[in-house]
Amino acid sequence: MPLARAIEATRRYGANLALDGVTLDIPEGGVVGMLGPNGAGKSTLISLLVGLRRPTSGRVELFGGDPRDPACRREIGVTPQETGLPSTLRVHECVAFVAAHYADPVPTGDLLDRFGLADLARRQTGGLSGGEKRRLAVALAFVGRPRLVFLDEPTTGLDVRARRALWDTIRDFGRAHTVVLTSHYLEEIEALADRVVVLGQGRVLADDTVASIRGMVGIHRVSLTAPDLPDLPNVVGLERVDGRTSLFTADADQLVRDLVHAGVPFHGLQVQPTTLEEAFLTLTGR
Ligand SMILES: Nc1ncnc2c1ncn2[C@@H]1O[C@H](COP(=O)(O)OP(=O)(O)OP(=O)(O)O)[C@@H](O)[C@H]1O
Repeated sequence: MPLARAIEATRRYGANLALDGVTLDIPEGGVVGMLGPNGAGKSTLISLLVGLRRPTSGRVELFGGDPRDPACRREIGVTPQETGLPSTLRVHECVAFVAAHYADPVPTGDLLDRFGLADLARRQTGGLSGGEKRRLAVALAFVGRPRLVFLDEPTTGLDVRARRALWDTIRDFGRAHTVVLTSHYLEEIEALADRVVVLGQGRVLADDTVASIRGMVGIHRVSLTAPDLPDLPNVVGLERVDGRTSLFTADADQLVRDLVHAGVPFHGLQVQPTTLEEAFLTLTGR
């Protein structure tokens, strides 16, 4: 049985369709990265899986039950995108407060050590830097030894060093837990995840290994102005906007050679890497 699943899950906010028929299984073990641009539906999907919201249609399950049933949520840990920490509590008090809700929590000292927070144990959370607060917020998701952890953009706002340090810790915990994390950054997903689910406009655009997603996003946009184009090999997508044509290809060099070879009288040639979203929209033909 998967730890969590969504079956044709749709979520609307008024007229806005935030999730559009998402089907997804989260089996036990490993780190699943959910990648997608702003507004793709990542946080909405997490909010359904952790029982904060209901799907408008379709189903979600957590440990085989309804995520809105508190008994099903006992074994999850969650760090939302934004967290408010009580500003006058000290770091160790914050951890102890969360730990008090669990029968067998990770000892506070151990947790603070593993998240590099030991030196800050006696500091009030109101005096922590943004990065330190984020680290504490992520640490709190692991206090209760959850089987399944959801981290919504765990390293947003961290500098490069702090981000890498938190990656190490998450990777370390990922060996003993199942972790679902969202990110805008392919680099972050590559560093942490075994499997990548790409969301765009509320739909699952790809669900594959990191390596194969990496291959898919090596797509370039070759844009030009030309009267007519012959059939060209290696073109996976084509778009015409305001008299300019964009060709999507995995081998931009060869495409340019083919254009010259075919004698196409083009001008204003530009070659750009596509954004993740463009690459996936092209590959999925949407
Ligand atoms: N409470 C809400 N009321 C109305 N619309 C919402 C609400 N929450 C999310 N949305 C809309 O649903 C869509 C998906 O939002 P969601 O926050 O799930 O995306 P996301 O992938 O997590 O984005 P980000 O990376 O910016 O956090 C967006 O169009 C957003 O504006």
